[in-house]
Amino acid sequence: MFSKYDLIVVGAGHAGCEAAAAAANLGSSVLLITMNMGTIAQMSCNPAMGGVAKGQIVREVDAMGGYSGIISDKSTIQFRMLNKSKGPAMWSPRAQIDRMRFAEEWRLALERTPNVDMWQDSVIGLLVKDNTIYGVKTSLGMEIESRAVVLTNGTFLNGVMHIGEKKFGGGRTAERASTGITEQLVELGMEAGRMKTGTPPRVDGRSLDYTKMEEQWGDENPGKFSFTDTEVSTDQRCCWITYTNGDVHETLKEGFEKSPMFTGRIKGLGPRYCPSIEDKINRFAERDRHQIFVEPEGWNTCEIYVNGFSTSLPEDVQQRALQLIPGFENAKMFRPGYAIEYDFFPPTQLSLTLETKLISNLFLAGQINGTTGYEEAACQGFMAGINAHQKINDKHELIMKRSDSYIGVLIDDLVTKGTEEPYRMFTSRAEHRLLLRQDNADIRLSPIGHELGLISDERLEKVTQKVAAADALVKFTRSQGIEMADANPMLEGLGSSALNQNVKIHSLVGRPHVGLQDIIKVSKPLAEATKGLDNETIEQAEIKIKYESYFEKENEIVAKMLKMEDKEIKPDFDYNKIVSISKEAREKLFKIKPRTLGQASRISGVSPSDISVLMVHISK
Ligand SMILES: Cc1cc2nc3c(=O)[nH]c(=O)nc-3n(C[C@H](O)[C@H](O)[C@H](O)COP(=O)(O)OP(=O)(O)OC[C@H]3O[C@@H](n4cnc5c(N)ncnc54)[C@H](O)[C@@H]3O)c2cc1C
Ligand SMILES: NC(=O)c1ccc[n+]([C@@H]2O[C@H](COP(=O)([O-])OP(=O)(O)OC[C@H]3O[C@@H](n4cnc5c(N)ncnc54)[C@H](O)[C@@H]3O)[C@@H](O)[C@H]2O)c1
Repeated sequence: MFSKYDLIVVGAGHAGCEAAAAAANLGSSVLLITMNMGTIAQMSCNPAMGGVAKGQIVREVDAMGGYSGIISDKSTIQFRMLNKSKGPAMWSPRAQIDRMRFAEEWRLALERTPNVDMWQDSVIGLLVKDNTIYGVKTSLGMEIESRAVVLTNGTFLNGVMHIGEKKFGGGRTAERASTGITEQLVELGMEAGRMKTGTPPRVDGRSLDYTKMEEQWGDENPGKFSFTDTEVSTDQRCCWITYTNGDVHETLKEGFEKSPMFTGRIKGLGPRYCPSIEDKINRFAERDRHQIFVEPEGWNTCEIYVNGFSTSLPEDVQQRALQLIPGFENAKMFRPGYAIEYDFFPPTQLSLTLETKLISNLFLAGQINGTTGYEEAACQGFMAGINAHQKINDKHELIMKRSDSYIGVLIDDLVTKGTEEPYRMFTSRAEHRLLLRQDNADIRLSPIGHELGLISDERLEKVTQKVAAADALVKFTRSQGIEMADANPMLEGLGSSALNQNVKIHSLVGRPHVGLQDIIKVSKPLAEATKGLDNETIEQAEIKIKYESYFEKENEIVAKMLKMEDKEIKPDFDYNKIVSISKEAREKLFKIKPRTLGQASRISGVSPSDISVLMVHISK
């Protein structure tokens, strides 16, 4: 029934959709097999994309030709740039999303992508011969062949959901679990582990009293994720903030003895940074309240996501506790919160291309690698799709560096250090975060997407022009002065001290709280020079003026570091040849097979002295 495909992608979640699109856009014939075509790109939990460090990832995927940014823009119901009061390395775009529209837009985008076929079925096994994958087996009894496979099973592998003492198999609420794949991979020699995550209850917005909550609107001038010409949504929906209190906590505690977490029924480790409400009450006992974001699930639905109230306590306890939250007195629940345990594969079993070391042409991406989050999943899918295509066509692999992207940081962390708990991206994980900003993702990465063939000449040209225009503007501000009489009323309005002599615009922009847009309003020459420039170009120039010296220092550090980072180690390097490294280092080096000295230096158990010895040997 099926002819042989170049690539089969298993699972149409955030990872699977990006993997299928990327490989197909590069020219591979792709079959996307997913259990339920009605849940393509389903957001399992929070209807939101981006946020701290995650927003940067969405921008990076977009800059290289992925779809997540475009789809998010098309389904945004509220946009905020988080951390705007901090430096630009911390600015993080975050959008509240219309859950149903997001899924619909992804499906439409895949339907419009030539080379992507879709098939609704469950994959129950892999076709493997001589340690190479050549296809999959499905629950309808089919064997479908391909040259490579990307597995993106999310939370579905042997998934078990918990609500209080109730326990049932499933990959996500109202969806079946996936069996067979873990068992086969373990039999073939891979190691599997268990993790858990959870989600809050959804409630009927018609039963809430919003007058008792704080309104939270998005940005006055909202931005967007994609560097393409997607529209900025000017309309937006409001979110609200409310708080738990002592009574809520006491009520929740009544359910603790039936909690699957506290009674030890859940064994898998959950995300430390996104604890359930029962975890928060337990771990932060001194806090008498916790913040709850009340978030609409879309433009046209009354369904509300209760962000901050993730729980797996019995549903009646959830209901009683919810009704003690201000504004929720008459709350009706649509569905209870639950926890889910699932299998993952420790990602140290992968190479930096996300291909498994054990089975050739088998790639793993998304939550199956121990991560949590749509954005983390999407970027891995994108990279796995690209690398699968490159591999089967004997083209170069795409390995992102820690100094060029969050994607590079994420994959290097996973593959080199592994993870024992669900891995979530943070700005603090990126040592060069000053350079890895959301504003310059296009400048950093569009050339890579272009070289692959995912970014058009036109799009790259736009980026080149943006950089040139921003540089020209910076140069202009160095030579163009501003009169005290023009500047001082503006400075007073901004709470910045008055000038006592005329200065160059460049030095004025160097002040905190003073931006190019403020000066454009009072300087005719600057207004003239910026006529026709878009806001992003002006912002790029401003960021350069304010932070140039920091960026230069960081770039010097990167250049020095790259000398070591890029020293290549051959995949078949024999560590037994080196007698003077520790036994632990030797074992870990054999296991991880680092590709560079830099990667080797980040393996836990490999000490600086091991690295010095290794450096001598690989230079021989
Ligand atoms: C209850 C819960 C709460 C979560 N909370 C959040 C949150 O608030 N925010 C957040 O960022 N992340 C959250 N996560 C994690 C987030 O959903 C995942 O990180 C993200 O969706 C992972 O994307 P993925 O593509 O790896 O997998 P998924 O989105 O889970 O997609 C997997 C896909 O594979 C399909 N599939 C699985 N097995 C097979 C098979 N054998 N054959 C065919 N198809 C198969 C499934 O049908 C599904 O379409 C939560 C997850 C769950 C389940
Ligand atoms: N259940 C899980 O297993 C799991 C795992 C990881 C992440 N998550 C979820 O992923 C989501 C993303 O993670 P995150 O930590 O970046 O959270 P987030 O994006 O929801 O929040 C990041 C920051 O954004 C702000 N924010 C939150 N909600 C907002 C709203 N409605 N409007 C405006 N600003 C808001 C807050 O300042 C918050 O600190 C979270 O909602 C979390 O629940 C869940």
